[in-house]
Amino acid sequence: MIRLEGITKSFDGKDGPVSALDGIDLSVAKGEIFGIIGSSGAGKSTLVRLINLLERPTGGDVFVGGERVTDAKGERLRNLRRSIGMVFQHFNLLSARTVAGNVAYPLELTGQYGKYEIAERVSQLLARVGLTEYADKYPRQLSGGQKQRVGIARALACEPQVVLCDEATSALDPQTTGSVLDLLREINRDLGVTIVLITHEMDVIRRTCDRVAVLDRGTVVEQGTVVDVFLHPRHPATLKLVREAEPDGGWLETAAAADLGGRTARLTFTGPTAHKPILGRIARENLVDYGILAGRVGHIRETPYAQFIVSLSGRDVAGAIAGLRASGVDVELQRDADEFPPVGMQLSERALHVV
Ligand SMILES: Nc1ncnc2c1ncn2[C@@H]1O[C@H](COP(=O)(O)OP(=O)(O)OP(=O)(O)O)[C@@H](O)[C@H]1O
Repeated sequence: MIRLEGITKSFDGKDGPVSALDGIDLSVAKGEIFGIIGSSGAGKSTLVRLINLLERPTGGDVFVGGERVTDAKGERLRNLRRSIGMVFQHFNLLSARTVAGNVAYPLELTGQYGKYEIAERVSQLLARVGLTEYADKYPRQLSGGQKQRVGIARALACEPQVVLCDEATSALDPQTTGSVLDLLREINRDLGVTIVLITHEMDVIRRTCDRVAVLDRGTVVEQGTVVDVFLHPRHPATLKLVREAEPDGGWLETAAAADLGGRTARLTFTGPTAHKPILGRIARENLVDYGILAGRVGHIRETPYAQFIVSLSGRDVAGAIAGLRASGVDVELQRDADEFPPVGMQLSERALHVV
């Protein structure tokens, strides 16, 4: 649906050009929810604005729906922008227009619809975002979550194939964030709209997206399914974002890591294996014990997961590892006991030392 090839973008700064993006290659498939995550200044907004050509790349090409649009102008550019809705962090609603007037605005701009057609479409859109009763209110009379629902209805007005969300939930409290993310998922499921969502919060990605790209200083440092990137973060920028998403409900760590003397392994249970009583059976069959050094359990969208870093010791450690793998557990082994990082190092950094 969207393909970025070799994208570079630099801006004129007062001390010469400032590079915002450097060699980006990305593809977003039709109908998926694709997340782009990175810390402040990583280049997320610039990247998302290149997709609807609010910014033009310095180098490389942008493809939408299989068509190269890098140099699109005039009517072609207007059509492209109509096929791509956008949702903004600070809603960008017109304060002098009612809720209905805001949603009608992009339809009016096309000059292609009559008054009654617009009224009909607006009422369908407001029903979809749950704001039918608010049609005649003004933005100042709405909560943040309601304003963002208006923003989403407006983004859908021209029946786009793609919706770009630029930090759409960053100005909202956690509960409202949840309901706006649910709405985006519903729209994706019901209308088949492709969604590209940029955020600095891993939790937004975990709850919403199918795939994710991690942006760091203008380059994509990691990309893949959310399950893989979230459970097996490899780049330091990703590790940092994952840890930020789990302030206390995530990794539970113990200090005795180096003293247990066993084989250190990271065990990941996802999907159907997440709740199965596998560990005890394997321990009994192979006469092994587990010292749990760290752990986290939760969901990535609907997929349950559990992940532990354990020290394995006892009679048949190799047999236990084979048994875990045969039961569908992903087992990553620390390469060499001497490589185990000092106690006190973050366990997610330790995770880099496993193979
Ligand atoms: N119009 C511009 N002129 C000059 N530099 C710019 C411009 N827009 C972005 N930049 C620079 O490009 C880099 C990437 O900025 P961008 O806004 O894309 O990052 P971001 O990841 O969206 O950050 P944030 O989350 O803080 O919005 C930054 O160094 C920024 O200062």
